[in-house]
Amino acid sequence: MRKIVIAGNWKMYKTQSEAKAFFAEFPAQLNATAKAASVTNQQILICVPFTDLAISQVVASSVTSPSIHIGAQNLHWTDCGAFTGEIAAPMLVELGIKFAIVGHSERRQFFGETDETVNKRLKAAQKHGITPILCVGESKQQRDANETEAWIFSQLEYGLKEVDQQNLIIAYEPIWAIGTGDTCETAEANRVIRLIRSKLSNPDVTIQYGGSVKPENIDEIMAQPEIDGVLVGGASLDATGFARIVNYQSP
Ligand SMILES: O=C(CO)COP(=O)(O)O
Repeated sequence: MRKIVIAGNWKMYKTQSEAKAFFAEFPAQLNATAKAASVTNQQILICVPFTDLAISQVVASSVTSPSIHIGAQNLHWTDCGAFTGEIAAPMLVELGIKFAIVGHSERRQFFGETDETVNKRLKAAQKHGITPILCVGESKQQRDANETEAWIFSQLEYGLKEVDQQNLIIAYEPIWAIGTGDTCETAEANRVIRLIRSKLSNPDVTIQYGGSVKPENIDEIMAQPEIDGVLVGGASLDATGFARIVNYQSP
């Protein structure tokens, strides 16, 4: 059975004190409607900057109803070494972190991430029991040139080489919909996600949509049958708004 995963990606936002302030407010906001507690198949995850991981993990693990998981936004493929500025899986494991985003389009665009390095990072996460969230998605130019499917299939083919599909989440994030307020039509996101699923050997992989998800559009997004959750950037920074996203209303 496919799990629903509602995830936040804080990107490079929130100092430790700002993270603490968020977690002081978020559980009460979540419980204001108490929907999440009654949905047993749903996980809540927030991927925070490295400097917020320890404090967020401590605060989140004290919240049990519903549980809030904390994730990283990247990890290196070796267990340790001379890789200035990187973080290794054992460092995350020691903090109790069980999720990490891998291959976000901002990593691919600004930090030279390739399908090959993405593939290595996915395998390193899994080797240490961390569930990676593999991000795929096309640019505006690729969409306009009708290259969406070929591009995403190639990201999957190379990214997923020898990757265990039993411990994996995929996020479909069209690059042109990220941070633009320009959400992908929900039916179109549903169509692309169905195509992604057709390329997987495990039909139960959770596949999220990401790109300008907001409290105003979450209900429509989650009403789509192929969409198993969301990866939320900007709107996950606000405790009230993100709680509304987590407590989306099913049709
Ligand atoms: O990149 C994203 C999540 O990983 C999406 O960001 P926005 O929700 O800000 O568009």
